[in-house]
Formats: sequence, structure tokens, C-alpha cells
Amino acid sequence: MLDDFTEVLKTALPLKQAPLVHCLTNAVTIETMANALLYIGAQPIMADYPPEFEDVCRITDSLLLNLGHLGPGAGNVLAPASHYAHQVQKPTLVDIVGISATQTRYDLAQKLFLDQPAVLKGNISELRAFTDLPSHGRGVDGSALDQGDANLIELAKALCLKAKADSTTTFMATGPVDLIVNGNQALVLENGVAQLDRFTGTGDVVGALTAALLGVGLNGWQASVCAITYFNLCGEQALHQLTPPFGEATFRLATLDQLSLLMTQPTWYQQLKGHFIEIA
Ligand SMILES: Nc1ncnc2c1ncn2[C@@H]1O[C@H](COP(=O)(O)OP(=O)(O)OP(=O)(O)O)[C@@H](O)[C@H]1O
Ligand SMILES: Cc1ncsc1CCO
Ligand SMILES: [Mg+2]
Repeated sequence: MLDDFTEVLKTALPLKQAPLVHCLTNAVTIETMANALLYIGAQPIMADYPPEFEDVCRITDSLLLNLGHLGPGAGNVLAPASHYAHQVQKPTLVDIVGISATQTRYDLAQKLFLDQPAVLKGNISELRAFTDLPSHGRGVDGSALDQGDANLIELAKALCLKAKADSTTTFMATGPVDLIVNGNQALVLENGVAQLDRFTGTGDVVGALTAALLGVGLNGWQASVCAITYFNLCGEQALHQLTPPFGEATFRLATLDQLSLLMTQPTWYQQLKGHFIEIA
């Protein structure tokens, strides 16, 4: 079954057309996100002024809502964008950054979920908070204490319940290993390197890549597997190419550089590592 995904990866990247992605995102990593989209051959538009939403929605292929840095009146920005996209069936990704930290983010995440985004993502600790499981998340960072096989199965089951029968949302929980849940299917992805946890915005970039892939017609499940695997292989390749000693900033740049390079290697997708887990 994992072979089906290698086929999706192989056909999805390089992109055959450039999706235009509407991003409502945080001020910390906004530039990294915009450039990451350009590096993979997509196009970003950052527009967070509600009167523009209708026009922007008309020209864009997907919507990304990132809760990372809520400004005054954020509820009046993210929720209307989400409702509008839902009405016109624009594929949407919600990144629930920091929801273990504040009640405001938790409430907003639950509200946005009601609009049935194609993908709802966060790190493993954020997804545990979203499903009301105990979470060791701190600020916007996930905790290794929320990893481990038993925790992953517990989270997969909670997400399954959360989704209910008619939901089409794919859930993505990132960390040292990543969990993807859709309906009663759960997949654990195993690519990546520990250094990806040492610069900010790695999860935000994975969200942007996923939104771009939704914009070219992949479903939530396919887009999630493809985005995580591609980004994590970029990290693996960066580490492989650097000669020690090197600092975190050098690793960050090398990883971002791989966003445009890795897909030019004809067999990049063969490095996908993962396995399905039983949650029935
Ligand atoms: N220890 C690790 N080993 C392998 N891959 C990792 C590790 N930590 C993170 N990653 C990868 O880095 C990406 C981002 O995951 P992470 O859980 O750190 O996101 P995040 O906490 O939302 O990040 P940010 O808040 O900085 O945007 C994912 O693709 C994940 O697989
Ligand atoms: C550090 C930080 N704080 C809010 S958003 C963000 C970037 C990671 O999402
Ligand atoms: Mg994050």
C-alpha cells in the first residue's frame, strides 16, 4: 500500500502547474513560507484583510490558515476566510500552532474544524491538545514525551473519533515520526532528521507544501504524505551534504535549498519510509 504513495510522490513533484496559495499566517515565518512555496514552483499570496477575501478566493487554488501569531481580531479574520472557502469548496489547511498554550487558540481551532478543512495539522502535542488528550506541548513546540507507539495509537484513535463518519478531514501530527489519520486509516511516516526541530517554521513550511499540493488537486491524505516526506527528505539530503562543523543556520539554509533541488533527482521518492498502524 505504501507503493501507492511512492507513485503519488513521483507524479506530484515537480509540479506540473503552479498553484496560487492564499496564506493567512504568522509574522514569525511568513517570509520563509512564501519563499518555500516559490522554491517548489508554487506561488504565495499573503492577504489578511477581510474585504479582500472574496477577490483573493476567486483567483487562488487553496487556502492556508495558521494560528501561530494571532493579532487583534484574529477571530474575525480566520473564521470568515474559512467559512468563505468552505462555501466555495476551496481546499483548506488549518495549522493549529500553539493550541496547547491558550484557550483562545483551542476554541478557534475547534471552530475552524467545523468548516471541514481538507487537512488539519500541528505537531504531535498540538494534535493531542486538540483531541483533549494530555499534552506536553510547550508554546509552539511539541514534546518527545508525546511520541512513542502507545501515544501514537492513542492519538490515532482519538482523531478517528473526532472525525466522525461524515468527515473528510485528514489529520497530520508531526514530530520525530509523523502520524497521518484519515477515516480509520493511520499511517506513520519515518523520514527526517533531529535537526529539523532546531529551527523555527519547519511545521509551517510543511503546511505550506501541503496546501500547494491540495491546490493542484491532491486529496488531503495524498498531499499530507507527499509534503511531509518531501520536506523530511530535504532535511536528510541537507545533512548528508554538509561537512561538520556547521551551525543550525547553515543546516536551515541547506534544507530550504533542497526544496528546489531534491525533486530534480529522478528517484527521490524511493526514500519514503513509513508503515500503517492498526486502530480498529
Ligand atoms: N526529531 C525529528 N526527527 C525527524 N524529523 C523531525 C524531527 N522533528 C521534526 N521533524 C520533522 O520536521 C517537520 C516539522 O515538524 P515539527 O513537529 O517540528 O513541527 P512544528 O513543531 O509545527 O514546527 P514549527 O512550530 O517550528 O513550525 C516535520 O516534517 C517532522 O517530521
Ligand atoms: C515561534 C513562533 N511563535 C508563534 S508562531 C511561531 C513560529 C512557529 O510556528
Ligand atoms: Mg507548527
